[in-house]
Amino acid sequence: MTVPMPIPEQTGLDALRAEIDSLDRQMQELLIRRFEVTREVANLKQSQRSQNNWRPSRQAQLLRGLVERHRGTCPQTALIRIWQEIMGASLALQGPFSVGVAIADTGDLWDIARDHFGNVAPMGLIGPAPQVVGAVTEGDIAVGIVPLPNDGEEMPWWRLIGVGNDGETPVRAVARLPLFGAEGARGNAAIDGFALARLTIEPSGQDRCLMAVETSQEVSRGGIAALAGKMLPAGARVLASAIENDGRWWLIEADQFLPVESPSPFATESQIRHYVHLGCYAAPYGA
Ligand SMILES: O=C(O)C(=O)C[C@]1(C(=O)O)C=C[C@@H](O)C=C1
Repeated sequence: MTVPMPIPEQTGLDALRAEIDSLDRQMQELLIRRFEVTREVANLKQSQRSQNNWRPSRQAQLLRGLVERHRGTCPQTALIRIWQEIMGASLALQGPFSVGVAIADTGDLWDIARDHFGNVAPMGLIGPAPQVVGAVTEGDIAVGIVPLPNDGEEMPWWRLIGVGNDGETPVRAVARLPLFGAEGARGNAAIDGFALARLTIEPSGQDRCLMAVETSQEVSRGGIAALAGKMLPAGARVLASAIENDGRWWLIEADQFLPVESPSPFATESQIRHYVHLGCYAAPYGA
């Protein structure tokens, strides 16, 4: 009986597959070890009575590091997805955690939320953005995802955050999504959003700050943009405005980190009647 000679292609394929099997086993062992370490992180946070399991700034730093060290042919989108899934799962395992997503007229926030928090995170559609703010305020959900606002909304979510009762940490914007582009989102329906939570805000190294200021109704968008440019020299944009009583509120995003306890950057400007710090978050990558 003659033994058929293995065809060379098959030999090559078997050898490569054996290498993939070995790499997969090593990667899985590392993943198991990583989850053991994040369990220890969770225990430590619990023993320190930390309210913050989710650390959006740490996650942004870690993702930036990945992208900056990256080489080879694995697409960056895939790399980011894998680590978002890992971090989302380790976060969801640290204690009660849930994400509530706003229903927006302008598009769909579900995919950017799922991309960011991964498949393990319990996630639900809540309702219009003000309802999401209410759910975060009440502690019904840990994080709320709301859309990039439009001008002239009747009850803008950004007028409902940044102020807390009795020294409690107020609901603030703590992340802007997507952090790394939304290649995985369905069609063009995905819109940008903000993640709202009651967290201690930490800088990530490249941050933005969201603030609301009130002026009289006579102040124009150009006027407020010029003032913001002067008082926030790292750069700033007016994202939306809303009329309220006899005044006009402006939503401004600045290209810098401002601690929540820092004085208003507009303190010397008499045109500004009120200032509210609405949160800081990692700047979207490459934006
Ligand atoms: O560094 C932490 O505080 C962790 O809980 C670990 C970890 C991670 O898996 O890397 C998980 C969740 C946090 O949002 C940030 C990072």
